[in-house]
Amino acid sequence: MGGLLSSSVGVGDPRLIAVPVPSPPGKQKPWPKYDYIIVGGGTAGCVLASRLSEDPNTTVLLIEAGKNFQDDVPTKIPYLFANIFRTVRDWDTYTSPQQNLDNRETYWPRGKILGGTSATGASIYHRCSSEGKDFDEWVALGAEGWSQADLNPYFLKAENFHPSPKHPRVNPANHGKYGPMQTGFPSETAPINDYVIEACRENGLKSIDDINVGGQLGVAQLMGTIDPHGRRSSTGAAYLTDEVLKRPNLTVSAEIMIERLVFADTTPPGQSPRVIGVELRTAPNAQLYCTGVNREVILCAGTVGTPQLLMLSGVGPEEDLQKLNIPVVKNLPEVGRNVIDHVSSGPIPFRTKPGLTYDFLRGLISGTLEMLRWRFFGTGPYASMQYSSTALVRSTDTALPYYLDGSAGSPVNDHAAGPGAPDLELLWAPQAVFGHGFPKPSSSTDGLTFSAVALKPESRGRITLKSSSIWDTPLIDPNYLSTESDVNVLVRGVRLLLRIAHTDPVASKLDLKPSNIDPSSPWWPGVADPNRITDREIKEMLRRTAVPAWHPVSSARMGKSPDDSVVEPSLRVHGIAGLRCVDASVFPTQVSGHPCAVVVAMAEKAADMIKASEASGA
Ligand SMILES: Cc1cc2nc3c(=O)[nH]c(=O)nc-3n(C[C@H](O)[C@H](O)[C@H](O)COP(=O)(O)OP(=O)(O)OC[C@H]3O[C@@H](n4cnc5c(N)ncnc54)[C@H](O)[C@@H]3O)c2cc1C
Repeated sequence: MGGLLSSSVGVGDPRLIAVPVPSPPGKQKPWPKYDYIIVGGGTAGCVLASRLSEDPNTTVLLIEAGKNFQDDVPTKIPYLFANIFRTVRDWDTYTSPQQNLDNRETYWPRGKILGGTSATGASIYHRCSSEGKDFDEWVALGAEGWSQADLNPYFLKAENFHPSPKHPRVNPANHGKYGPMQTGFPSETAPINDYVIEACRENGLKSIDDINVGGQLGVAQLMGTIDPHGRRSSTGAAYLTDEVLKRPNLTVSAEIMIERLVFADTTPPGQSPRVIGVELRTAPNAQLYCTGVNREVILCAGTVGTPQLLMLSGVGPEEDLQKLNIPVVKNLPEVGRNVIDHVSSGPIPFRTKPGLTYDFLRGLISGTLEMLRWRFFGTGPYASMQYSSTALVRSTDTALPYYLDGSAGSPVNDHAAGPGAPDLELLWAPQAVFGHGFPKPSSSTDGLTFSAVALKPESRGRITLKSSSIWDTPLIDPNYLSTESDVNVLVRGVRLLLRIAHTDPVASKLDLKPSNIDPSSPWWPGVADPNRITDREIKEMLRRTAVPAWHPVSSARMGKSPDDSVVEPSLRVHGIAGLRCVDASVFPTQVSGHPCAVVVAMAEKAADMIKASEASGA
């Protein structure tokens, strides 16, 4: 590792932000001190670094384990997010064997780069709340102050929306204009997309003009976090601009791993243990360094990294920590528990007639020409999102064609956040996708790939330490499809997507060979007859094909009591002084959509809360 990016220091070396420990006898220097240390320069961390350093009298240190974002072309191309999988910009982690998915260890991507997963994700901009219901659920779970009305100003503050002449019915007044995150519609979508939207309507879905405002049930084109030049607007790019990085009170360090929090040696009676700094290193066996904090350490290391760091620092379930000989600072049983992830059916591809999809990008010449178009004009397929539209539905909607004729279908429990809120999403990409993007289809294959995603699953998982080292990935067990209802929600989703694909105008654009081909073929069940394939066949397929839908949350969830949560509504860790968590790990429960914009709004609000408590001396 190594490499330091610093506006205030300017050169790369952890010695410039920290001191080695232990130091040679008699040479122990005092630790440098920052008012705030932000751990994890990801989606939330970059927002906080930028906002907290707006006050020139406040010193801020942001430390990221991954690389710098500047000049990194692959993370600027919205369409190619899957090309980032398993590269140096990704933690390249896997779940533990999932017993309901044929014991598969499923790939679990997460960004390891300044900007975090906002720099590596699919760039869908979604505020999630269906008429506020997602956040009503948060408040009901004890997250006082986190209602839709509380968050709305921060969605707007974060956003710089660029209206599109192709979407005249989207009212710019519902969007932010002066924020750092660039949002808008892609300049083009693949021709097949309009046919799918029309087929959705034929199946009873209504058209939605703006998925981020009001009711959401229906089919809509998605907005992206994409700037007017067709580049991905990650929080790294949006919030850590050159101007922000020039602030003398902001220090940003990349490629440095925080290993542990450091607590004060003694805790006065009646007070909570206080965080006084962090330990850091650039490689597993490299020199250990420490740096100190005046006010707060803010953990923004994500749904895996935040509970991992808490537990390694002695904050977590006592019995788990003791097994690894980690001294217990605070017994907080909920750390790492309650992980909720969206789960996907996995890609369901359909062979498509030529000229309607973006498969041609795999051709050397056509791909290169489109890359030049993106590079010089910021337009074309590469400036688009892979999932440019969505269908958000309720699995309990009796008007939608979920069942075999004459059947009541397999039962589901209704966990949607409210009557107008979805619990199921259909997404489609204008290209052939097999597995989790692997293996790659041949260059002559044209495809349209659907997936169904369960948005409000019952399954709850866990993050547990494997060892007492930050360099060992913890055990990630999302416990996918652990209830029959979760499986049945996806069964309904798969049958609905089959029906849509088999409906004109899209059906005539596909190569729907007669059914009953081998279920081990990647084209099955796309070619299966939606009026004949049984629920049982779909369930068997899901065990083989279901994959994470990349939205894990709630491993350090917010609530009122340490009995059922990890952080207070102020985002302070229960019973610890000088420590907050701000990232997807603190969501009280799952949202019914794509969470990145919610993480950004949450970080914006957290910055204001931290500034306010600083001003009041609280
Ligand atoms: C493939 C994929 C596609 C997605 N697409 C979308 C989408 O289109 N729209 C959407 O809304 N959501 C999407 N998401 C989800 C969304 O991106 C995440 O929910 C969100 O970005 C999480 O933000 P965060 O701040 O919690 O974590 P992150 O952004 O992951 O940030 C955590 C940061 O902490 C760093 N870190 C961790 N441990 C340490 C340590 N010990 N020391 C120093 N640094 C550390 C990490 O490197 C990382 O940069 C996608 C997710 C994935 C994986």
